[in-house]
Amino acid sequence: MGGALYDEIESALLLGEQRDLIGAAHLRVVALATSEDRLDKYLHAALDAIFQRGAADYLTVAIRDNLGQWSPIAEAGRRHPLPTPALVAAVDAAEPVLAADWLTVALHGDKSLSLVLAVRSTPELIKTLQYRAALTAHLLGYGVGLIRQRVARSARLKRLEQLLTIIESWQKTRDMHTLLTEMAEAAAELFGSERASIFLWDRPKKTLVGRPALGIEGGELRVPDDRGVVGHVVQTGEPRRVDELDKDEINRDIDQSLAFHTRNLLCVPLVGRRGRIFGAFELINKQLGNFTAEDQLGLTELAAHASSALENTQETERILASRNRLADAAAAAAELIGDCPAIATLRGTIRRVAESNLPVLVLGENGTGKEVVSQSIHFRSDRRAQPLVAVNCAAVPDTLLESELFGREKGAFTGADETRPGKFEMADGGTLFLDEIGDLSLSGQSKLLRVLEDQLIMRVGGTSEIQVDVRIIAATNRDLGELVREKKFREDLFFRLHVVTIELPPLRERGTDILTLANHFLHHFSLKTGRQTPTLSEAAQRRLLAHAWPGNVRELRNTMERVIFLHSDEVIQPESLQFHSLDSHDDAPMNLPLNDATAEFQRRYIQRHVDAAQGNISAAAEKIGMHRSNLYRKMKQLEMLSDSTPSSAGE
Ligand SMILES: Nc1ncnc2c1ncn2[C@@H]1O[C@H](COP(=O)(O)OP(=O)(O)OP(=O)(O)O)[C@@H](O)[C@H]1O
Repeated sequence: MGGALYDEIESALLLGEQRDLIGAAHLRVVALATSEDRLDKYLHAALDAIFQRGAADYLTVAIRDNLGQWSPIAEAGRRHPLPTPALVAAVDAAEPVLAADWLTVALHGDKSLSLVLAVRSTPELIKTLQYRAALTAHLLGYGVGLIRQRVARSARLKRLEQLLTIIESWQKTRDMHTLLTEMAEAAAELFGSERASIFLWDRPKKTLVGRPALGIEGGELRVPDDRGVVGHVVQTGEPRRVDELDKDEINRDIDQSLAFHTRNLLCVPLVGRRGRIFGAFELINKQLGNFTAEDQLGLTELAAHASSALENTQETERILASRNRLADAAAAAAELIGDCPAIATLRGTIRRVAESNLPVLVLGENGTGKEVVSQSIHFRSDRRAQPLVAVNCAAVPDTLLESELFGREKGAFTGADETRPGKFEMADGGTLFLDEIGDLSLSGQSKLLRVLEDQLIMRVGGTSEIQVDVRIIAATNRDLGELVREKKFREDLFFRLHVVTIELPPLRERGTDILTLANHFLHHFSLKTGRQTPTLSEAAQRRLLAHAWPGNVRELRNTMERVIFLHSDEVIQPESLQFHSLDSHDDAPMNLPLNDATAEFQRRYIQRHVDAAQGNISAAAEKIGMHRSNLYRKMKQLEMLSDSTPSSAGE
């Protein structure tokens, strides 16, 4: 636009229509406006150019401030006091105003500023300058408009850039409090206001909750939803701009509670995805002047992005809350049952280890609860709302293990017809439980070492590394030290994993925990089947304590499950306990003192003979080398016969 007028004037000059010095000065006035961004500098240079070629002895462009005071923004020639009445008169006049030796004429380039050109000369000359003064004011006004537009455009661009950066960071913020604070700070800076607040509408309580609220305990301000500007905005959905002139609308209760004085404010609604108003965004006290229509547009735009970020965060918080509830339930389910000293110490270790991010190695025989320990650690850690992924390294064929763990790219090997993420990527942010770690191949081990060191993985067939954030809990029932000696397990990985080691004792070494666990499982399966939990007779308890539990807690769990599903007695007798582990009969009952162990041995010995004779006591007695009645007495003494068993049982 500036260019077009410039061309117009230039061609007019070339055509000779205005080939005078004033014309050249005017050309310069417009030319300057295309390169200068500061209004005062521009006006100064422009007035200088005109002054040198004109008949005036003083030229100035005066500006009126918010309080109605006039002051020169630029001037040329010998300074004179400003003719204030003539300046005021010029503001609304269409023509130059002539007052003694002054000519005043408004610059109409930008309506938001009151600018007036004042020209002073001798009373005789001044009359002849009217046309030139009007043209000069017109061109200066045009130049001012041009500069203001350009500056506003670049400010808008800058604002847009800032806006994009801010919005991008909002999308990553998961926590509501942080998000609200970030939004308020960003808005206050962007619009040059002293404060900014976001009000969320608690409809059922007819309350607006403002955050952040500086100077208020907990940083939260609660106001009724039908009062003040904010109340009006949420009720009507219309933005409001309030300046010094209409202060009555300002809710002074808020000012009082914040020990703050609101001069002016701008407030726009926060509108949700389905058009529902859920709050308001408010700016308070513009540092320079009042909030403009452009500020209102800008804040409306910002509020739209804020709304979507707030809604996302609210949604995320809801999901997180429900995930946390699930994690609580999972943590309760992963409770390590038992009171023996080893298990009690272990529970403390788990709590401490859960707080750290260290890799953990869990050692123990099969079925001792290694997986329970890994769950217990995960669901007590900060990662509890993120996934816990378990892999049994021994159950995956060696050739597939790496692609299972680290993922694979399409075409990495025959049959890899699609790109697939591995367990590490699935567990990102959470925990990966690597069961039977001793079965990991050597190349898998070196990759695992990389993850532990740099948290970097590479998919099979991939070319770039992927950053992951995964906590490793590894478990094995094998002797890793032995595997290291045999060069089947990397020593460096062993030491990396060995930092925190949790060793689970076998069940046979946990004393009466066997009974605690047995009762726990009885209760658990009774609940499942909807029956009363049975109790264990003393003889059954002894039997459980005497058993060697080669299958550990898993075996105990299975045994109790069978009891509940196969027997409906309220009191469980030893006969109902069938141990399915292969070598249980031959193991010494190590949990018992010698006398009890001897009795237990006798019980097992007799029971096996009775079983072999299919319950025929006479036949069994014969095999054992005892009289039938002596065997009965012995069995009674050993509490092998429940009260309901007839003395002639099996005959
Ligand atoms: N202390 C415990 N409290 C409650 N339940 C337990 C406990 N220890 C083990 N269990 C239960 O016993 C079963 C076996 O436990 P888990 O799978 O954790 O053992 P593991 O050592 O990982 O076995 P494996 O080495 O065979 O993988 C599970 O059903 C588990 O719930």
